[in-house]
Amino acid sequence: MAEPRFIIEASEAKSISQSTGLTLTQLLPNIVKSAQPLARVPISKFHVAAVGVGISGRIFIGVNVEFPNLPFHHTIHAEQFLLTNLSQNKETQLQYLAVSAAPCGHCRQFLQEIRGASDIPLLITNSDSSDFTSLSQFLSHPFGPHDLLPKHVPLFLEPRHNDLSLLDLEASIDDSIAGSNGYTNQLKVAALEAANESHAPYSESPSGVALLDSSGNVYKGSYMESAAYNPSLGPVQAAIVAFIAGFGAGDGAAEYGELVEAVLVEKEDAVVKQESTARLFLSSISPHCRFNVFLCTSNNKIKN
Ligand SMILES: O=c1ccn([C@H]2C[C@H](O)[C@@H](CO)O2)c(=O)[nH]1
Ligand SMILES: [Zn+2]
Repeated sequence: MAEPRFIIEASEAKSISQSTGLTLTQLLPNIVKSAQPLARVPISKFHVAAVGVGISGRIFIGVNVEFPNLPFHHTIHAEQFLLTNLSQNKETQLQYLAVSAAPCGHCRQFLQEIRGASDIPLLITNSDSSDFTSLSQFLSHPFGPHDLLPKHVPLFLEPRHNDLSLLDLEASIDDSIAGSNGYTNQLKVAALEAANESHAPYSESPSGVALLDSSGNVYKGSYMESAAYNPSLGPVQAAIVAFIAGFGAGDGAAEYGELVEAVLVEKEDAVVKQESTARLFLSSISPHCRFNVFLCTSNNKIKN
């Protein structure tokens, strides 16, 4: 596997900062610039990079990903990629955000899922100013989670477990079966984990996807909702973020055709269902990828 290029460890960030004499925040414009070529933009050719410094001191990278032959709403914005990357690596808060161009309205809204979003310092690297402003200056009267949810409900990046279990329990614990069935069981367990980490407080329809590549690597993605509904990110897109981030860039860059099997786990009685759109999306980007759906149920029927 190629060297991962979508996370810079805290120790590495520190040593770059020491060797260049620049503070972490002063480094961000350079990191944004070096990340822009990682964008997958066959339609727009417009490379967006979003770089975030987490509370752990790690630096995370997101880029935009476009999918020819599919409607635009399948697109992954750089900021969505970044937030997914933070969440997949258990980063619990975003300290600073730098983006190559001003975030679009959809991303300003999506970012509201983080607690305290309005105060996140934001730097636009293609602007004349090298000063951070706060996200609230880009979205001054935000609609967000506080309009719909009680305060105690975990927001995005905050630890959550949706307390889901698969309906066919036997298959889920038997991973001793050889061959592709063994992989399916492994994927099923991974997709259930992803569904348990899904941020879907608005529909209470969490879901997760696990993808398998031809080398046997598994990539997980959790569905992530927005209070404004439409900017939500589907579980297959989230798993594609893990796939792209896991592979890095250059010669070893992830090719969707290498995906051989996918498992979606979603609730039996979900009001928001992913199956048909996930099937359509996968059949477009990787026509030979097998797709399986398994249903789960919430152990806590009152609230998950
Ligand atoms: O905030 C933004 C605005 C646009 N884009 C992407 C979406 C699409 O791929 C391209 C052109 O809009 O730029 C982002 O990633 N973030
Ligand atoms: Zn956007």
